[in-house]
Amino acid sequence: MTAKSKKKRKPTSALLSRRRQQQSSSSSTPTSSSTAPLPSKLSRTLIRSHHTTQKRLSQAILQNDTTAITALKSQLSTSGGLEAYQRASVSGQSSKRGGDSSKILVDWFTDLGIPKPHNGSNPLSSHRLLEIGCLSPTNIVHTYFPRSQRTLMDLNSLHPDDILKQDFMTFPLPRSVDEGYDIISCSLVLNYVPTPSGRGDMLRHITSFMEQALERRRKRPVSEDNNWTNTFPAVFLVLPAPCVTNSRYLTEDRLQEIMSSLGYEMLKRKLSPKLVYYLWKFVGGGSSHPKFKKTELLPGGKRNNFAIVLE
Ligand SMILES: C[S@@+](CC[C@H](N)C(=O)[O-])C[C@H]1O[C@@H](n2cnc3c(N)ncnc32)[C@H](O)[C@@H]1O
Repeated sequence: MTAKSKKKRKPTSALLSRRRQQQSSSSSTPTSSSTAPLPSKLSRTLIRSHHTTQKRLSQAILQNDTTAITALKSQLSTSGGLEAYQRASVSGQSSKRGGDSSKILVDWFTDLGIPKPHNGSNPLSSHRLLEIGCLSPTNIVHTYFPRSQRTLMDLNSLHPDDILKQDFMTFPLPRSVDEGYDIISCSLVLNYVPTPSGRGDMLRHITSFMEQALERRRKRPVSEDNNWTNTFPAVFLVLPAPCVTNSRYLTEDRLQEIMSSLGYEMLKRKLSPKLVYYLWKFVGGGSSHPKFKKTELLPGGKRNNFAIVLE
């Protein structure tokens, strides 16, 4: 390859090429853990371009524009598709870049008085975790939930032995309350959903699991000593900060209104320069079918269009 053509390479093809090099230099099947983290600028470019193409694709599907659908699908596939996007996201979670987002959830567990698992004693051993959009089976929060007590899922599983390949939107409610979940982690997934109404549908689907979880809590004996048992059921939600700080259609107040209408109370919140983290406790008693349209809340040319619509 000439120096000239090297210069013209797109970041996405650079990622594919890295992976090919790794595959050919290793006799065993590579896993995400054996993939060296990508430079952060390259990861960000890949993630952004994947989101934009996904959004355009969902618009083309809505408009039944077959030419655009073919072109966008081919664009996604040449840039490595979902798997390349996931590997870029894994790079963003490396310990050098602050680790996985569940570190914040674990800090909040400690703030709420939940003891850390230690020497075989585990305060949350009878609680169950559902993680939507999971890239790694070794996230920090997994230490609190034994393997039998957690369900990790993703549209594409990078670790098929530990992470279910499953679209959460078609994942049914467990048949019995005993198999339900006390906490759902939805970190950087809602913003992956390409349409505002799709995001509203995801929040509603999560809420149906939380209603079942409320039943689970009612069945659990109340311990006077452990105030923290009241933390559950809960949803850990993480979004890119600009989704609520710089959107024309979503502010933190609007998100709060949407969540309260579904039956949640905000227990914890943290805003970092890049991300916003929340722990929403589900208390139930929300409106029977709340509706939120895409309404302009903050006009302005330099804002983004992130929105959540409940139809
Ligand atoms: C940016 S990654 C986030 C990964 C990780 N949770 C984090 O906080 O970094 C988004 C992941 O969500 C997954 N995802 C998006 N929609 C999903 C759905 N409906 N069901 C399961 N996984 C989904 C994608 O496949 C992708 O791997």
